[in-house]
Amino acid sequence: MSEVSSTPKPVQELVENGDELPQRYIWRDNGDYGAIDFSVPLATEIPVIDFSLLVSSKSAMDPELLKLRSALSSWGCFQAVNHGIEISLVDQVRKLSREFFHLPKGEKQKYARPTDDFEGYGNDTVMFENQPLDWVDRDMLYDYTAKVREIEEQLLKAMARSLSLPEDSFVIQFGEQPSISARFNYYPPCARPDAVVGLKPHTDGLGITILLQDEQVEGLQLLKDNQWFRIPIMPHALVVNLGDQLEIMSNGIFKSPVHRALTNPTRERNTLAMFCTPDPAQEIGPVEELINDKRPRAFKNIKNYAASYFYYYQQGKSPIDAVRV
Ligand SMILES: O=C(O)CCC(=O)C(=O)O
Ligand SMILES: [Fe+2]
Repeated sequence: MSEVSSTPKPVQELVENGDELPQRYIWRDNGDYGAIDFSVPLATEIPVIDFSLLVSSKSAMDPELLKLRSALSSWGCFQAVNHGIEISLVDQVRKLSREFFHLPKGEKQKYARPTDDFEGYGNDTVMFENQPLDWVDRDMLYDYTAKVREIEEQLLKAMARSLSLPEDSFVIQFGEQPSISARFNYYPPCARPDAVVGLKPHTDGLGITILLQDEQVEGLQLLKDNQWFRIPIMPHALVVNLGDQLEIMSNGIFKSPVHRALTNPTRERNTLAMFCTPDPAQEIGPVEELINDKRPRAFKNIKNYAASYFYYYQQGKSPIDAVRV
């Protein structure tokens, strides 16, 4: 694929104009992850973790830490309840997101995402001429982050405790300037949900993603042991999933799961993903204590993983394979 610098119309605009579905949105399965399928099993076994218990659990043998370790080593994902973000704030954030996407086009364009930037209103980030596109529009805001930052830090510490590591083993790898970005995903109703994916199968390239799902419309699916599962809606829970950089830091003990979002024929879907990302200037790599004869080093050390991540991701390749030893 050759590199480009054009930005396609927001998906929302295609829908509003009644445009015919451009070919680039038609999902072509290359055999890696299977076809679009709405009838995969519901992940009823996905762990639900009480975040307040996690914070007070100190020993790796405490039940909530055992649960966390098991969740992250198998699913790479869990649902967090009692996470400390008030329901009223959650509801407010959802309302704001919905309202933004229903502003007149001209208003939204004031926040348009420049071609070579990740911030602003627009669709999938395009780097390659023939890159398949996702049925999703994005907007970034900087709100609601203080709470998420607290959750992130507590979680990183709990993850270290669950592996009997010094508590700041992961925190220090986030460096001096870790970042959190908020991405509002808006999936318009799609007349061809069988042919189009909302978000193609991917792992997240960062540290931790904290996702607020739509409280009514399902769409998120996660791959575990080569089987897709639907992630159930728990209205006020947060879906926490790990990104590649934590799989690297944990020397492969924790998983960065492949996931995708499907569209809905009649209903829009709004989600808010908060991406917690290590400082790009900070070198990351497997924690020393996790490298041993039984578990040799699985990944090289790397700086600014996110940059190479997008390069591979937009070509549908697996970015983490590029840093395996
Ligand atoms: O919208 C969703 O359910 C998933 C979002 C996601 O995976 C992402 O933004 O990386
Ligand atoms: Fe994701």
